Amino acid sequence: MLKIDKVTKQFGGVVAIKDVTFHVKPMEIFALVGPNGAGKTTLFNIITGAFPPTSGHVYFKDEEITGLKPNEIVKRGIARTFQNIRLFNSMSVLENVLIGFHNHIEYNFFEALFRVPKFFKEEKIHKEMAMEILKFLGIDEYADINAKALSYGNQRKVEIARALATEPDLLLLDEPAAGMNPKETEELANTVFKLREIKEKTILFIEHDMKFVQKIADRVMVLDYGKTIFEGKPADMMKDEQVIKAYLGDIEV
Ligand SMILES: Nc1ncnc2c1ncn2[C@@H]1O[C@H](COP(=O)(O)OP(=O)(O)OP(=O)(O)O)[C@@H](O)[C@H]1O
Repeated sequence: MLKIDKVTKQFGGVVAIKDVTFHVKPMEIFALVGPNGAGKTTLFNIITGAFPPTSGHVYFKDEEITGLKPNEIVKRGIARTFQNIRLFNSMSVLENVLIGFHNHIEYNFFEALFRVPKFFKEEKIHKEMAMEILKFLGIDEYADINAKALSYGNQRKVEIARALATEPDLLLLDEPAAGMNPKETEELANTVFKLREIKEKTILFIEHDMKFVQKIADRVMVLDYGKTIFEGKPADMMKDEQVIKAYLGDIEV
């Protein structure tokens, strides 16, 4: 589904990612972990087209997507959420999700301007689709309230809902469990499983919560100073000498 081939990213003298290669299989739940500054976010930014790699290639569904613009990448079927929740606080939950459809809107500016029937038809379809997504995530009862009024866990779900609105095959979640209480983390794990089982999504996520990683990830890759130091099953990661030395020794597991 996703192939990262010898990707390197340099910012001036800083090598954020060095020669990283891995692949994510369809419907896999794959975790990216590592200490702060290891290069995880940089990798997400390369995959989603925020900036191109210095060298190397990114393939999605057997096509090269290296260096494509973010909207092109969304169209191909990759969507993301952010480490710091980026919702529009003055908008309702439903409106936040409707924004996700922006890439798929099929009327042109002229039609929108004069609000011809096609515009209304599309809006109606999108509203129905957005409500279906909110229902799937169990937050449809909040559709009309302000996004900022929601609990932290539910705001994260709205972010996921907005990403789902672009109809991605691959969902990138940047620290989805950060700041969540144990109940919210448990719910999030169930949501991720449901996304795979029912919606057939492939999930790549960055996370520091090792319990969460062990619970949901099929495979995990550990980065340290931009280099891969481990790739394999979460249980094996927990026993890996190099990972313990570079990362696990410093965090609560
Ligand atoms: N736009 C940028 N310009 C310059 N340096 C950058 C930029 N983005 C990242 N870096 C550097 O690249 C390295 C990797 O950073 P990155 O944010 O990818 O790490 P991370 O693993 O996501 O860390 P965290 O867990 O704290 O989010 C760091 O040294 C960082 O300072």
